[in-house]
Amino acid sequence: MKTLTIRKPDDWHLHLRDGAVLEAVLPHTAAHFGRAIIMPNLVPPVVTSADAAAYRERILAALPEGSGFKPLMTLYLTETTQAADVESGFRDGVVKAVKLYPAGATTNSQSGVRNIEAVYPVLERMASIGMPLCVHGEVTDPEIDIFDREAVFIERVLEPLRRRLPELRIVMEHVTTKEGTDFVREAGPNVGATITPHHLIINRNAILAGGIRPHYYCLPVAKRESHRLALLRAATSGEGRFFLGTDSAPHLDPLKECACGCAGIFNAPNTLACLAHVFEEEGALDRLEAFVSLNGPAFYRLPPNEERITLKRHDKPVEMERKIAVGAETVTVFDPMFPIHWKVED
Ligand SMILES: NC(=O)N[C@@H](CC(=O)O)C(=O)O
Ligand SMILES: [Zn+2]
Ligand SMILES: [Zn+2]
Repeated sequence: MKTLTIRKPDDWHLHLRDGAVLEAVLPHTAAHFGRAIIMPNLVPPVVTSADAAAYRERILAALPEGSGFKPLMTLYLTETTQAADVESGFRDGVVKAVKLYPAGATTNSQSGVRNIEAVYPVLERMASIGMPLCVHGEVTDPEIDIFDREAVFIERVLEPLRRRLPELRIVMEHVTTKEGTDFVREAGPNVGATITPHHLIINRNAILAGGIRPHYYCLPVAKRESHRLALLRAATSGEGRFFLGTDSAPHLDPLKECACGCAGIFNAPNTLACLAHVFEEEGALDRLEAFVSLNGPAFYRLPPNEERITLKRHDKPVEMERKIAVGAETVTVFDPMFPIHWKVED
């Protein structure tokens, strides 16, 4: 039986939500990950350092007993965000990054940014204190085809932002295109990207295979196969500026399985098992640790976790929970469409 022992991974892009959903999903992340960057797109959003500190307390209170999991908080950037509040949250160590949502680009992004000029004072402050900006990189222009929104965002927003503020540290979240991985490589040491497990596994066909498959719908939407292959090359290359951000994004099943289903894929329970499978198929198991446990902390200027986890490859496929319960409701777990043989040992 094959085993792989690596430093404990971190998740650099995670949605935990709040209340009953938080309680139901958090144990799945806390079981495998040391830390996670917690996305701030609650309703209402986490906009001030005080909001972030309060949300952090709710997360800590929902942790299983004895868990050492550490939530790393982010602030939701709005056109009225105050640079002084951002800086004080960062200096207190509570807030690790600020998240830029173009208004209307994704789930709960209505309070996001319409005019990037309005947030330059905050971005300049962040650049001067070395605080990372996490970016949902899609334009919202309805004229732009949904499959082109990331590539056009790079041209219209990211390239100009890079040129104007080269010292700003930027994470291109859930990169989904070859244009995205090319941009990150060319942009130099201040730009990194998270990659999700699902974008390494599915292409856009999965969403429409024999019918509409809402559990494969997320934003940015999965692209064609050539883009998936570009992501796979980036993730398995060992290159330091690509790291795991699961974008695990739970929505209750009735909110996905309906006429206008929410965007988001819930993958926290099987992320590491899926990634071990993918890296093994690529002959890159020796680079899994860089992707899930080393590159992210290096970019965020944090030490890697000291703890280790062991993944075991079982000869027979491992049974996985297909849905988790949230009260009387359920949330469906990402189905990679291949049998899973890997399992994180307890
Ligand atoms: N990825 C998604 O499809 N959804 C995320 C928002 C986001 O990360 O864009 C969510 O909060 O549900
Ligand atoms: Zn996003
Ligand atoms: Zn997300």
